[in-house]
Amino acid sequence: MSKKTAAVLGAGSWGTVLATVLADNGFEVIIWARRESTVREINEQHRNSRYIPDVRLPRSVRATMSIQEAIRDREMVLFVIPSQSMREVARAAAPHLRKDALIVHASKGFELDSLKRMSEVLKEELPTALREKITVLSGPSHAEEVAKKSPTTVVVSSERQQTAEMAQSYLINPYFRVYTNPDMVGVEIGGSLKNIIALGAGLSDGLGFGDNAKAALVTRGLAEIARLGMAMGARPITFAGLAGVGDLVVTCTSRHSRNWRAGHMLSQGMTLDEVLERMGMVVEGVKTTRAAYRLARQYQVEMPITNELHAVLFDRKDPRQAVEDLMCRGKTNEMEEIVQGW
Ligand SMILES: NC(=O)C1=CN([C@@H]2O[C@H](COP(=O)(O)OP(=O)(O)OC[C@H]3O[C@@H](n4cnc5c(N)ncnc54)[C@H](OP(=O)(O)O)[C@@H]3O)[C@@H](O)[C@H]2O)C=CC1
Ligand SMILES: O=C(CO)COP(=O)(O)O
Repeated sequence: MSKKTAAVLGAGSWGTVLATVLADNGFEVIIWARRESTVREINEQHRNSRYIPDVRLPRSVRATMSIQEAIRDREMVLFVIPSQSMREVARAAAPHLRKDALIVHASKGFELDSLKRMSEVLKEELPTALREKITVLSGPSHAEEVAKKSPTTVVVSSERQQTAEMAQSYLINPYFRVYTNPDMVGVEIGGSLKNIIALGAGLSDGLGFGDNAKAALVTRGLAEIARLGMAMGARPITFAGLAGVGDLVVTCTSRHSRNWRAGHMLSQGMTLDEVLERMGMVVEGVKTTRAAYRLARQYQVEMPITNELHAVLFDRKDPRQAVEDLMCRGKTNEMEEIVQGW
């Protein structure tokens, strides 16, 4: 029987590791990369040392610089591109996709200009016939740990149950457990907004605040994620799941998190530009903070942590002052959503 085929668009840490998951699941996988050096290294040395050092890739993972070659006739196409480049890549991919391809995106963020979710961007750019084949993959999953086959749980969501279940069956294996969830809006919003709170957690740790502060950030962060998410049409229970609290916990506590690390560097006095240059990988939380700040105004919901982080990142507010301002806000009820009628 011939092997199933997949293309992964994006040769960063997550795209490369998802390619290895699919290879372990019996797929023949091709990664589309825009750097010639990356393509050569993957094809000749079976490595991608810039983004995921110390990981040897299976031989069934190849790379190409031609998006057409990567996508042509592939049953499954994964978009694992930083969110600000998703539209450009989707537009380039669109003419080459098989009419029945399964589309999965694993990116966490909003398009800043339009404030759209990634599946909305894909819907606009891909052929109409593929709209119901668009799926999001999210959840607590640092690439470095998946590469070591450390037990990981994620969630896939799509507008059609059958599509989500197909993605689940292609991606699941004994170290990568994939759940389905019908709430695509919630899954995309949870995975995106947690990066804002992870930046805050890195700042908090870097400033020397303790576990109480971290727990406060995670819990009150989740409250504002859910508040905006519900205003945008998400189902609240999704935020108690892998794409909500699950991803929030992992990014706020893991040394692998680029968002946490960026927040930590900021706390040490580096400028945002210096931090982003030093990181050399996407820190989605920065643009997501801008997007969420605008969305909060658009949907008229309160997001105090996001507001303070916005001021720290873009107005150079002193992070200690930001924490003080958060702690000294007017008194509120913890559960504003249920307090009416008390
Ligand atoms: N890393 C992780 O553990 C996880 C990441 N994610 C999400 O996955 C997405 C991708 O992240 P990740 O792989 O970590 O990012 P990285 O920063 O590791 O890599 C980004 C990759 O995208 C490529 N790229 C950027 N812009 C373009 C473009 N316009 N056209 C083609 N290729 C482009 C880069 O190419 P080049 O090298 O040429 O710049 C690079 O290969 C993000 O949204 C992230 O939040 C989700 C879960 C886990
Ligand atoms: O989304 C992630 C893990 O689930 C990756 O987070 P970072 O981008 O902060 O590394």
